[in-house]
Amino acid sequence: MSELLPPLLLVGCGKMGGAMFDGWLKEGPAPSFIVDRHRDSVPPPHQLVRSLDAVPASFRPGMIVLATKPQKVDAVLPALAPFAAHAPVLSVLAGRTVESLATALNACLPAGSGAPAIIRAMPNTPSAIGQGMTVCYAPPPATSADRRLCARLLSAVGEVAWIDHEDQMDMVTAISGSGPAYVFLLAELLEQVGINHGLPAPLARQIARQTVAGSGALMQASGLDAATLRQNVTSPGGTTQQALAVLMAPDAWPATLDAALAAAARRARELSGPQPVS
Ligand SMILES: NC(=O)c1ccc[n+]([C@@H]2O[C@H](COP(=O)([O-])OP(=O)(O)OC[C@H]3O[C@@H](n4cnc5c(N)ncnc54)[C@H](OP(=O)(O)O)[C@@H]3O)[C@@H](O)[C@H]2O)c1
Ligand code: PRO
Repeated sequence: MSELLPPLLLVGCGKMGGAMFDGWLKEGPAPSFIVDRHRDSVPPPHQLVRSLDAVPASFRPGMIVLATKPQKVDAVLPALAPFAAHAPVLSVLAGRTVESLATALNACLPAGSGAPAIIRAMPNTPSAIGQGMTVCYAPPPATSADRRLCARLLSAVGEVAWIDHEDQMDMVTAISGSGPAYVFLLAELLEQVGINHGLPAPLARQIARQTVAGSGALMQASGLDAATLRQNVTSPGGTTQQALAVLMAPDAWPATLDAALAAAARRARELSGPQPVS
């Protein structure tokens, strides 16, 4: 039997926190507190509260998971600090650096407290079905035990990779954090182009969705390179070759994706420190 996931204090259970929590539920974490203003319910033995103030001071989480929007996190740090004195913090906030978060959290801890252990992670929403991709960065004072715990938690919802250089996190965020949105956009566009060219809407939707879903499943099941799988579709002199000549022109998808990912990474850098409350 697999080891039980530790009790969690999950702060922010929206799209990303909720996706991870839904994934963790399949493994049954120890009784946990979920802090969120909007989530309707959590299954017992977990408890949903609307504010950190409602979490009993005696609660000892094995891991604190911070999943508010970057613009909302500074407001929760004072109430979070007493728990962070006893447990590592796993932050999934885009952009916010470990040092900036540690400085803000430290300022809320009683004088003489040790530096909080903060692990920065960038997950993605397929975590909800155990198909996530999370990249982690865990500088000291996070310990190897903290890293093991983090790996255990995140591998319960998908694949996990580690980086040693925090500055790589912004491009990671642009690729795997935001990436599901690009793939869903592809499905949206395939459907819309089909409709624009006269296909019945239900058929356009079905073929677009299943093409994206089936291609992802094939890539995972086959283990082949994406380029090989692409070539397997591209008959010499056939239809795909014509489409790819348009898409792969240097000023088409290569340049567009480069610009899009650079814009996302730039925004991550802008979010690296405390944010004005919006
Ligand atoms: N969405 C993704 O695909 C994704 C992927 C990777 C990383 N992330 C990161 O994950 C974090 C969350 O993103 P998200 O898309 O999940 O945002 P979200 O849907 O807005 O979820 C955050 C939740 O936390 C709640 N919250 C914030 N402060 C609270 C407080 N003091 N007390 C109670 N509840 C509070 C929010 O309520 P209010 O709206 O009322 O504040 C909201 O329900 C962000 O930092 C983002 O960078 C997101
Ligand atoms: N969603 C968050 C954002 O859009 C972070 C990566 C995916 O900022």
